[in-house]
Amino acid sequence: MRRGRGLHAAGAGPERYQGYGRGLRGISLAVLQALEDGLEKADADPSVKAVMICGENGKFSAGADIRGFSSPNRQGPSLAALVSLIESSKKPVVAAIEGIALGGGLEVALGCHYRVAHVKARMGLPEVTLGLLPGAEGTQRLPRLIGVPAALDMITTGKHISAHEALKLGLVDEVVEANTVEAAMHLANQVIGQPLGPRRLSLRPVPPLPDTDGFLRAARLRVRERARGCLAPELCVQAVRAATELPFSAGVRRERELFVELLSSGQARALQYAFFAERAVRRWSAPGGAASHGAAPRPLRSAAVIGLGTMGRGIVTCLVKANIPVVALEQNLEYLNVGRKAVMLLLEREAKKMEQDAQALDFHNPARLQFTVDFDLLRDVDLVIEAVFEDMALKKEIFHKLSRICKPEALLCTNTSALDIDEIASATSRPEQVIGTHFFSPAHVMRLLEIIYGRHTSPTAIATAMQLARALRKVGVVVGNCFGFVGNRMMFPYVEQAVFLLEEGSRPEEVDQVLEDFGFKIGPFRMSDLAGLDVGWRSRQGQGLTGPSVPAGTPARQRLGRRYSPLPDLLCESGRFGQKSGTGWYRYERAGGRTATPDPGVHSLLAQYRHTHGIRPRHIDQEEILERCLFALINEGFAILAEGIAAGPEHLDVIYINGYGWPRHRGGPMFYAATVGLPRVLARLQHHSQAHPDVPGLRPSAFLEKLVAMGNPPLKEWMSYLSQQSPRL
Ligand SMILES: CC(C)(COP(=O)(O)OP(=O)(O)OC[C@H]1O[C@@H](n2cnc3c(N)ncnc32)[C@H](O)[C@@H]1OP(=O)(O)O)[C@@H](O)C(=O)NCCC(=O)NCCSC(=O)/C=C/CCCCCCCCCCCCC(=O)O
Repeated sequence: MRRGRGLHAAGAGPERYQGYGRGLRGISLAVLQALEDGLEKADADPSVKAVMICGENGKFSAGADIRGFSSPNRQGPSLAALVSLIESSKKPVVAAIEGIALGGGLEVALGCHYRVAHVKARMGLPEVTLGLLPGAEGTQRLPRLIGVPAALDMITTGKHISAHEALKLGLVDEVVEANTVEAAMHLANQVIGQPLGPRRLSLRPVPPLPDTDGFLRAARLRVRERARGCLAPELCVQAVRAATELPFSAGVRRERELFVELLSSGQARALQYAFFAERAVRRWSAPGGAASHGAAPRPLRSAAVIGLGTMGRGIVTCLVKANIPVVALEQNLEYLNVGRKAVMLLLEREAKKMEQDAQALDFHNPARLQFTVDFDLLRDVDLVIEAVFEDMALKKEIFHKLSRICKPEALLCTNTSALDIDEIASATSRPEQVIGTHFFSPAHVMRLLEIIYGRHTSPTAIATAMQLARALRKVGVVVGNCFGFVGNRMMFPYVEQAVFLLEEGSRPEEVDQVLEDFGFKIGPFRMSDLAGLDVGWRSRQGQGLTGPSVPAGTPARQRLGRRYSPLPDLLCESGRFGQKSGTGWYRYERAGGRTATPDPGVHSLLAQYRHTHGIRPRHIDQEEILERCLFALINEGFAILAEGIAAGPEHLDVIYINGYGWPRHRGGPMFYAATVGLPRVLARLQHHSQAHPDVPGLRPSAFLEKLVAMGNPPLKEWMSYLSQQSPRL
C-alpha cells in the first residue's frame, strides 16, 4: 500500500475539519467529490491493492453538513451514491475510525468492507435528533450488520456508542489503543485478495428474529409514545421495517421516500434550528460590551452548596458527578443528617447508572464530599452555590456572611427562580462576584442552567458560571435580571391564561390535554401540582396579591387594576398543595403520589366559583386554549427581547426546550411564532386582548407590532429591528 494525499492507498480522509471545536464542518460537496475521485483513481490504478479511509485531525467524521439540509441549492454528488461506490470497490476498503463517526460519517464507514476503531472513538446515527433518518442507506445496512434490535435502538435514539460497545455489536471489526490508521492499513494488507462479497452489507440478509413483525409493531408503539408528536423516530422504524421486508434496492428507495417526507415536514428545520441555537447561546453578551470572546473563566477546583433541600441535593449530586469536590452545608445537624441521607441515596442511584457505562463515581471520599454545619469550611472554595428557599432576608443574611468568609475571588451564586440578584448582591462587599444560577428540578437531571447577571456582575464571573454549566454538562444561558428572569417570566402569563380558562369554562385536564397534545411533557396544571401549589401561593402572599395584606374592599378578581384569579389561592387555602398533599388541580393516590386523576372535587369547586362570581361557563375549543396560553407566553418573550433581558430569540427557545418541556421538534416558542407567522400571532393577540381588555399579558408587545410592521422579517434578523440596543447588552 502506498500512503499519500487523496484516497487511494491511505490518503486523506473523507472530510476535512477546519478547526475542530470552533468550526467543525460536516461532509461538504467538495469532500464527497474528492472521495469519489480518489476511489475511482484507486480502482483504476493496478498498483493500489487496498484503500483506507480516515479523517483528519483525529476525527473520522461528524456527518453531513447540517446547514446543507435547509439550503435551497442542495446539489452535487450524493452521499448515498458514494457509500454504494465504496462498497462496490473491487479492492478492499477499510475505515479507520478515530474520534467520532456520526451520521453520514458512520454511513461511509458502513460502506467500507472493514472497520477499525480507536478505543476512544464514539459512533452513532444522530439524524433522528435532527428530525431526519440515516438517509445514505444507513437504515438498510446497519440492521444487516448488527441485527434489527440493536440497529433500531441506535437509529431511533441517535445515541452515541463507545468503540467497545461497537465491537460487541459487531459494528467494528477491531478496536485499537494505538495508531488507528496504521492498524487499518495493517488489516487492509492482510485482507488483500480475500473475497469481498461477504463484506458487502447490501448483499447480506437481515438476521431474522422469531417475530420480526411483532417486534417492529411494539417498537413503533414505543417510539410513538416517547416521541410526543415528533415524526422522525416513527419513520426510522418504518425504514428499518423496509430493510426486513424488501430487497436492498427497494429498501433504499423506501428510505429515500421517508427521508424526503421528513425533510419537508418542518420538524427537521425546527430540530436543526435547536441544534444550532444550543451552540449559539454559548456566546453571550452583557452590559458594557462584555462578551464571551473577551472573558476568561476562573478555575473551578472546589465548590460548596448551602442548603440541602430538594434543589441543594440535586446540585451537590451534579457537582460530584462532574468530579468537583464539594462541601455541603446545612444550618443544623438535624437538617444536615436528613440532607446527607438524601444526597447519598441520589449518588448511589447515579453511581449504578454510571457503572453501566463503565464509569466510577467517587463520593465516599471526604476529600470529594463533606457535610458540615460550619461556615468556616467555605473559606477556600472557588465557588459557592446558595440553595436555600426563596426568602430574600435569609439569602441576604447568607451572602453577607459569605462575603466575610470566602476568599476574594470566589464566585458567589444564588439558586433562585425569581428574586432580584442586585438586592442579594447588595448584602456583600463584592457584588461583581455575585451571580444567579437558576437550576431546574431535579437539578441532577434537568439540562438547563439559567445564568443571571446583576448590575455589577463581572465578565469573569459570567464566564466562570458558563464554565460551571459546561462542567456539569448543562446548557447554560446567560440572561439579565428581572422578576422571574426569562423562563419563569414567560411562564407567568401562560399559567395565568390557563387559570382564566378554568374560570371561563374549561377543566384542568382539558387544558393540560391540549398542551400535551401540542407536545409539552406535562400541561400547566399537572406541572403546578408537581412543583407544589404552595410555592406560588407564598410568592403571591409576598407580593401582597393574596392574604391579609390585601386591602379590604379589593374586588376578588382584580388586583392593581387588572384581572386576577384567586382560584389557585382558594385551592391552597383548602390544603390542596399538589402532589405533596395528594390533592391539587388533580387528585393523587396518596400524598406524594404521582398518578393524576381528574378530581370531581375540583370540578364542583369550579362550578361553585363560577356561580359565586356570576360567570356563565362556555365551551372553549382547543384552538383558543392553545392560542391564549402559547401566544401570551410568546408575547412576554417579545417584551423580554425588547428590554434586552436576553440577547436573542435563540436564548428563549433554548431555555424553553431544556427547562420547561417545550417540544424540541417545534423549535422553541419564538421559533414557533416565526413558523406560525408574526402577523397571525399579532392578529390573534389583538383579538384575545379585545375580548379581555383587563389582561395586560394579551396586549401585543410593541416589539412584535414593530416586527410585523417591518414585514415579518426572519427570526435571525429580529434583534436588528430594536430601535436601539438595550443598555443591558
Ligand atoms: C459531537 C460533535 C460532533 C462535536 O461536539 P463538540 O465538540 O461539543 O463541538 P460542537 O460545539 O458541538 O461543534 C463545533 C462546531 O461544529 C459545528 N458542527 C458540528 N457538527 C456539524 C455538522 N454535522 N454540520 C455542520 N456543523 C457542524 C457546530 O455547529 C459548531 O459550530 P458553531 O459553534 O455552531 O459555529 C457535535 O458537534 C455533534 O453532535 N454534531 C452533530 C453530529 C450529527 O448530528 N451528525 C449527523 C449529521 S446528519 C447526516 O450526517 C445525514 C447524512 C445522510 C444524508 C443523506 C442524504 C440523503 C438524501 C436523500 C434524498 C434527498 C432528496 C432531496 C429532494 C429534495 O431536493 O428535497
